[in-house]
Amino acid sequence: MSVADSLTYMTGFGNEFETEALSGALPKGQFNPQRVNYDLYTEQFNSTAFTAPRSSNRRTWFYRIRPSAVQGEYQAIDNGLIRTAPITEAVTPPSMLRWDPIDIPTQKTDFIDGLITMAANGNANGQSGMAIHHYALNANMDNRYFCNADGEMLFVPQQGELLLFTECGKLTIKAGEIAVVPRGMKFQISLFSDTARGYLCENYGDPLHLPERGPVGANGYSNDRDFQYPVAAFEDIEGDFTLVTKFNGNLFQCPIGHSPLDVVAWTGNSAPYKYDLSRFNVINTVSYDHPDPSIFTVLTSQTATPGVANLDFVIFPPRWMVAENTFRPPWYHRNLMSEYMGLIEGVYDAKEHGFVPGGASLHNCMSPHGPEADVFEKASTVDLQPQRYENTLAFMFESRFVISPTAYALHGKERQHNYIECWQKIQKKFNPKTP
Ligand SMILES: O=C(O)Cc1cc(O)ccc1O
Ligand SMILES: [Fe+2]
Repeated sequence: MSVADSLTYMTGFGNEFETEALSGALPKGQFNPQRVNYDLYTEQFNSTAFTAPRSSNRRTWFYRIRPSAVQGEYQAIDNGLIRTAPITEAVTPPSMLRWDPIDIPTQKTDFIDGLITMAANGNANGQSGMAIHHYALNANMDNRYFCNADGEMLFVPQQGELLLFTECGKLTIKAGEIAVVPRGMKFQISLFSDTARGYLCENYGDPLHLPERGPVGANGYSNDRDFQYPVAAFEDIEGDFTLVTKFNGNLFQCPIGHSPLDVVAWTGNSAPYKYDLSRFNVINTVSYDHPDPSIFTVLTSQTATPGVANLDFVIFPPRWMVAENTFRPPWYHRNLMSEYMGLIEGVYDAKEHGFVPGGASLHNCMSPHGPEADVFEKASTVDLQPQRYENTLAFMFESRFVISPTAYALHGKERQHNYIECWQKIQKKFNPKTP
């Protein structure tokens, strides 16, 4: 049995949890008593304004060995390839863009060193939009911890297995699972495999929540009970540690003489969580036509405009395809929303070549896209039978704000400069004489 299997979780999206690593550490019936058992310090942590409506309010009470204020002076450090919106270093083209996966590093690289920002939108300072990073690492975060004041972090692993030790406790993630760490929560990442690679969406806006179900009813899509939260776990260690903090678009670090993962008990609903994407209850047509991909939304961060997302996290999982008299892959389209896609495993139905696991594509606001030429030929002539799509798991970060690639994304070696050739073979077939 691996360490990953031995971890226990609490379940239920956004529940008000109570968890203690030492019996009696959690105050009963109040949040901040004069003295806390075990002489712990009380600290409130929130991801929404105090005054946010109850339905969206997120906050947690920590009972910890030392309050977070016990840390050294910050100094700016190099941002490496990490960027923050607004991206001003490059002009955003309307072009359709695609990338190969980033390399697994050969030099010692931990999670922070292994982050490359590919694109961002909105404005972190104004709490709107997001950034999309790719990560690849081969080393644990030894003696250092990370904290991101700019946004909530959605991890989409593509290979390898990670242990996220957070202030709220431990969770593991591997390909096919996702995890979300609240804005500003401190954590450390270690590897359960030799290397790991994946995607990371940094959400500057409203915290992610489960989308509405509308007429589908009380069940289906992502079900609340499948979201897993860590139980309290702490380390009581002293030493020469570093806390790296991303704040307002820049990286800083400060010395800290103890582990900041010293929360012995906590209660609240602002906490990291994980979700196994195979639990997604896929709902799709059983008659005809290809519905909009919003049916595959796992999590959403809304803007103040009803129904218009700051960020939708959408997946294209294994599923049955039964639509009759239908062109089954995505139709050709031009959308208001901007779409950044990645592939966790297998092949995506609209693009059988060039869109590979670990790679990515970007189709911005109104940029035309859809199936490559060969896929069109096949899908428009195939004898339609019920068919199970196996060995496939693509996803999309979709946003109302135009997604600006970074200079690295535009000029780095991963960019596929020939991407638009996948549509060039599409022939004119129009014949005014035969309907
Ligand atoms: O562009 C894409 O491949 C994503 C997508 C999938 C789909 O089924 C319908 C619309 C859409 O943007
Ligand atoms: Fe699309």
